[in-house]
Amino acid sequence: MTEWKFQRDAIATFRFVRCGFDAATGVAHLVYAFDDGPELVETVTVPGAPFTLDADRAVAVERALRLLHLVTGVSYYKAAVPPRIVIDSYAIDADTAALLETIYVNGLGEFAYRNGLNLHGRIRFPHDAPDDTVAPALGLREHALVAIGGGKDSLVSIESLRALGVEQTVTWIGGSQLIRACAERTGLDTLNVGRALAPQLFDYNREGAWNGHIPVTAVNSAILVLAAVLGGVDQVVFSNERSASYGSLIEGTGEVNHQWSKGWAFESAFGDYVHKHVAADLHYYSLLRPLSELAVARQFARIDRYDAHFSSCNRNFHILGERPVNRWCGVCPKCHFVFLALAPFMPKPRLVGIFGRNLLDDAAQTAGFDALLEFQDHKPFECVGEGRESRAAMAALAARPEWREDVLVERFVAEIQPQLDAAELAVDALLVLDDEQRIPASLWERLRAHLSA
Ligand SMILES: CC(=O)N[C@H]1[C@@H](OP(=O)(O)OP(=O)(O)OC[C@H]2O[C@@H](n3ccc(=O)[nH]c3=O)[C@H](O)[C@@H]2O)O[C@H](CO)[C@@H](O)[C@@H]1O[C@H](C)C(=O)N[C@@H](C)C(=O)N[C@@H](CCC(=O)O)C(=O)O
Ligand SMILES: Nc1ncnc2c1ncn2[C@@H]1O[C@H](COP(=O)(O)OP(=O)(O)OP(=O)(O)O)[C@@H](O)[C@H]1O
Repeated sequence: MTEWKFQRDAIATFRFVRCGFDAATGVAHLVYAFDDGPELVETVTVPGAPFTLDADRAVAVERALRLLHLVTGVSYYKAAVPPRIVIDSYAIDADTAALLETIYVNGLGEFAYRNGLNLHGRIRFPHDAPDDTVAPALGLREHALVAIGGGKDSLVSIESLRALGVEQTVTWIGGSQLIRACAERTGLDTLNVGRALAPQLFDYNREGAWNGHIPVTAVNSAILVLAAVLGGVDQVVFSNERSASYGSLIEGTGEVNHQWSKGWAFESAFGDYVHKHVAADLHYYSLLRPLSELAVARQFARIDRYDAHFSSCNRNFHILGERPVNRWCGVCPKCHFVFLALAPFMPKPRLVGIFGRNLLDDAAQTAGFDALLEFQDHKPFECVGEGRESRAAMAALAARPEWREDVLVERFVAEIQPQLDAAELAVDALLVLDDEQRIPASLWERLRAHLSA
């Protein structure tokens, strides 16, 4: 028999082969394949085994597992983007297919744009199961699994929940030592979920697979939903801010959102699905949805406990490869944005101490900051705030004696600010809390008061 070779453009079918969860070990196996090629097996390991599950909980675990299998397939599907999708071992209903089509088409939006692909109308999940019955409540205990990513956002959520007296477990996926250090620094209970991608994906990348960004927050969300059902807790909390719902505006293409699965469209569709199909008393929400990036930065500046531990620079989080020496590379869009967003709210020596240098006094960073300001460029494909937030932060610094002589602030004042409408540069207007959110009602009024203090 001839050996199967990965030939991207010859592949006809992406297969969801099967998934399984071993309650004795806590390991989930998520199995995929292209055509009749080798099985691609991703594993997710939830600590706390052995798990004892009553009948209702076992059904919910199976539903959460299938959801995870279907969402996580996006990493492998993208390698060849074949015309046909097949689910070998179970059937899904129309609701599930619609959720997945939304996640794949939008979550792969940046991937498609960068590779010159059109995924609209191409991604069809076969659905022949009757409409699923409504999932029952499981009697989950009041407790939050809070996702921690090592950056400022999740730390703001964790400290807000602590201030409100909500019981929480700080939870992360993967082996990042930086995230572990932040999680331990909280002093709260922690949970580290293991995740290993199928190793063939890296071979396929070398052999010409399509490659690019995937909706990683959707994958992390599905992992935490499974962990919550296993742990018997009623909340999965992310820290995705309002600004994440807005993408980059590309001339001739329209909006492309790098962080689509951090946005409101994903959160509302996924959260509703979990309620209806996994457990009626499991709440998936983002605690920071009502806040802009600037409002999150203002909250973070009030806490100094994590200054020597956190980092928002994504270069820390590669599976393979080098990490920045002092946690902040200083040259990527996230470093630029976080520096700029924190600057109006933090004493300058503290901020420069965190980054190890003053990014706004470095002419070599001009193009990077211009992109954030949407000046002669579009917003970068990264997790950064809206252009209007960057412009407002820069205008605030232009009015501060300690910042206004820095080379990039001076340039803003001389070259960019005169072209802008002064009425649109007010920071305060961007700090107002929004009502579009799905935070449990029992928490929202107290949270609003806490964030407005
Ligand atoms: C750390 C990082 O930014 N990685 C992105 C980078 O990947 P790279 O090849 O440089 O390194 P690895 O992350 O080690 O990935 C190796 C390959 O594996 C693929 N892959 C990885 C994780 C996964 O869940 N599925 C996968 O298929 C990956 O595509 C590589 O081929 O560039 C890639 C291509 O653009 C990005 O896909 C990598 O992004 C990671 C998936 C990642 O975790 N990124 C987060 C830091 C991130 O971007 N978060 C977003 C959240 C928004 C969202 O949900 O979309 C953000 O902060 O804006
Ligand atoms: N490895 C991970 N495990 C669990 N959750 C994660 C992981 N990485 C990111 N997240 C979560 O995904 C969401 C988006 O991540 P993001 O990087 O924007 O947040 P952050 O790290 O908290 O803050 P920052 O924006 O400063 O980087 C957050 O809720 C974060 O907690």
